Amino acid sequence: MQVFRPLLFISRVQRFCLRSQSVLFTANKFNKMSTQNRPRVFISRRIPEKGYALIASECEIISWNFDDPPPRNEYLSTVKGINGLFCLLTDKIDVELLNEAGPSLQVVSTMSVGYDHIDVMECNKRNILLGYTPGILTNATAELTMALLLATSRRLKEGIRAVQTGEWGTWKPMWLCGPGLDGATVGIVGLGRIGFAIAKCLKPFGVAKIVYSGRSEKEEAKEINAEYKSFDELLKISDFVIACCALTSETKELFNRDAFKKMKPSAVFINSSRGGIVNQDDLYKALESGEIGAAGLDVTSPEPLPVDSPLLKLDNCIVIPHIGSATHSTREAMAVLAARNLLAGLKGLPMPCQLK
Ligand SMILES: O=C(O)C(=O)CO
Repeated sequence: MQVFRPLLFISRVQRFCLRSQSVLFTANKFNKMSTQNRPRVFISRRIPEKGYALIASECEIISWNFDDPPPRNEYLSTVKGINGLFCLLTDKIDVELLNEAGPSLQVVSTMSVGYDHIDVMECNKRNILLGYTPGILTNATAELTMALLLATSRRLKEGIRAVQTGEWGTWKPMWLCGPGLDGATVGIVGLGRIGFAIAKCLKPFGVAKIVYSGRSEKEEAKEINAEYKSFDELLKISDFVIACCALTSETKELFNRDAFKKMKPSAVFINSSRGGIVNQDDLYKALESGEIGAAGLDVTSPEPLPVDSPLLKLDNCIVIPHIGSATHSTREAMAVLAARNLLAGLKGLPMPCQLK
């Protein structure tokens, strides 16, 4: 596997080297793998090796081999004339980028189940095939959601801090108590794959009732004894509200002042979907005023959440950095599936997971 850097990229990389020493040490990872007459593919980040190797076996690769994204202007100039794009959920695939890529672009494959970063209509208009990675990150995301729910309701942030600061005195009957899942009503907003997997994880904790809301009732909800409710009713009766819906124009800031007002004052709100479904100012006010009990967020808007965000100052809010799918095997499987989608699309074959 021959790796070289064309002059065009060396000059760009040199500009980065001036700005950041850590980039200097890794700058040679911004590379181009050339083989003649193969489809040209841009991989916009450092990805698990198995996914990269699959693409490398059939394509000419230009890759941005860093964990952080390329600056937008670099991204735009690099996609010119490519046939395939391997992107991440943080990459905005919009009209501007598609115009820069030009008519050669046949396939966009995202290493994510979410696709709110892609202008799907515009890709459809241009006959650009879209691949995504549903299914394989379901269990990892459900597992992390459970971890976040437990950490939030059982006040682990305050507990860990108390140990570290010496605030932990003697065992106190009334100290650091929180709501338990045993006997609770849990509301799942969006009973898709991930919502369903979370419901299954909840069962052994002795929850009394699982309710869900969404566009329509789901046949498979019977399997987990989950009851369909209107969104408002779910908010009213749930001790825990778990947001599992995709970000769409309908769900944008669905969790706002009105929604938080309808929840119980003791309610624990968990979001492992997308930050955009929450109005964060309203969430802060609801948490700060005691309108709801606590919140656990794996996703925020923007990401990363600025360190001066008032949410981070609250004891009753735990924020973690969008790590729902972050297990070794899941991330590898996502990269491999995204690579397979890309290769199939480039060959005009059915993709394992095409977004229609
Ligand atoms: O795949 C996605 O959409 C994610 O959010 C990864 O955790």
